[in-house]
Amino acid sequence: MTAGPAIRVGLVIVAAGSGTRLGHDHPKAFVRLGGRSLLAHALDRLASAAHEVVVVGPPGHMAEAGVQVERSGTAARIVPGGATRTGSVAAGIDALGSVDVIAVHDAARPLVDAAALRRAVAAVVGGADASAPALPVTDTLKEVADGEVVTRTVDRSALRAVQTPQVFRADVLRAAHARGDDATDDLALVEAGGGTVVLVPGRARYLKVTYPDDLLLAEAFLASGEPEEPE
Ligand SMILES: Nc1ccn([C@@H]2O[C@H](COP(=O)(O)OP(=O)(O)OP(=O)(O)O)[C@@H](O)[C@H]2O)c(=O)n1
Ligand SMILES: C[C@](O)(CO)[C@H](O)COP(=O)(O)O
Repeated sequence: MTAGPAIRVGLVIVAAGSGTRLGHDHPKAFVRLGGRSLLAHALDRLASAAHEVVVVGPPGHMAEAGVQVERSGTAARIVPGGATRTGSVAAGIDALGSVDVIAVHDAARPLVDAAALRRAVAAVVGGADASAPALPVTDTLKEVADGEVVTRTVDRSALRAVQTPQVFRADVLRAAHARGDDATDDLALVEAGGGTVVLVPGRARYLKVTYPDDLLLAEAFLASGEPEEPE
C-alpha cells in the first residue's frame, strides 16, 4: 500500500454486545464512565482520525445509539449489529463506502487514543495486511482440564494480549469476512487466510471493560489524566 495523505481510513466501532459479564441491565456500550457512555469515549477519541465512521449498535437500542452519536457531533452512520462480534463487524464493513484501510474498534475499550490508530495504520501502510496494539502477557499461564486441574504451564514469552483498534487493508478484511468464519477477533480471520499481521505497542489503559472491576480500573485511568501518548 502506498503511503500519503490520500489513504482513506474507515472506522467501524462495534457496540452491539449486551455486556453479560458486566451485569448491567442495559447494553455495555451505554454504560457510563466519568459521566459519558463507553461508546461516546471511543467515538470522541478516534472519529477525527478517520474519513468515514460506522457505529454498529445493539439491534433493540438503535435510538439510544443515535443519541450517543449525535451528542458526540460525529457524522457516523449507525447500523444494527449481529448475534456475534464477527457478525457485527461484518455489518459495519458492509456499511462503509470506498476506503483503503479499515479500523475496527470495540466500544468496550473507551480509553483508546488516536496514537494507537496511527501506529496500526502506519504498519499497514508499511506493508502489513493487518495490525493492532498488543501487550506482553505478565501472568504465568496454565492450561487446565475441567476448568481447574492444571495440565501444563504455557511458555508466555511469545504470547501477546491483543487490543483494538485493529487495522486492515480494506480488500483483505473484506475477503477474510467473505469466507464466513467466526473468530474472537478479526486478525484471526486474516491469519487464517495467510495474511501478514504485525503488532504494535499497546497500553494498559486500552483495556476492554468486561467485568465490573474493569470499570473501576478504567475510572482510575480516566482520573489519572492523559499521560503522553507513545507514537
Ligand atoms: N454481538 C456482538 C458482540 C459484541 N460486540 C462488541 O464487541 C466488543 C467486544 O465484545 P465484548 O467485550 O465481549 O462485549 P459483549 O459481547 O457485550 O460482552 P459479554 O460477552 O460479556 O456479553 C464490544 O464493544 C461489543 O459491543 C458487538 O458489536 N456485537
Ligand atoms: C477483539 C478483542 O477485543 C481483542 O482482544 C477480543 O477478542 C474481544 O473478545 P470478546 O470475546 O468479544 O470479549
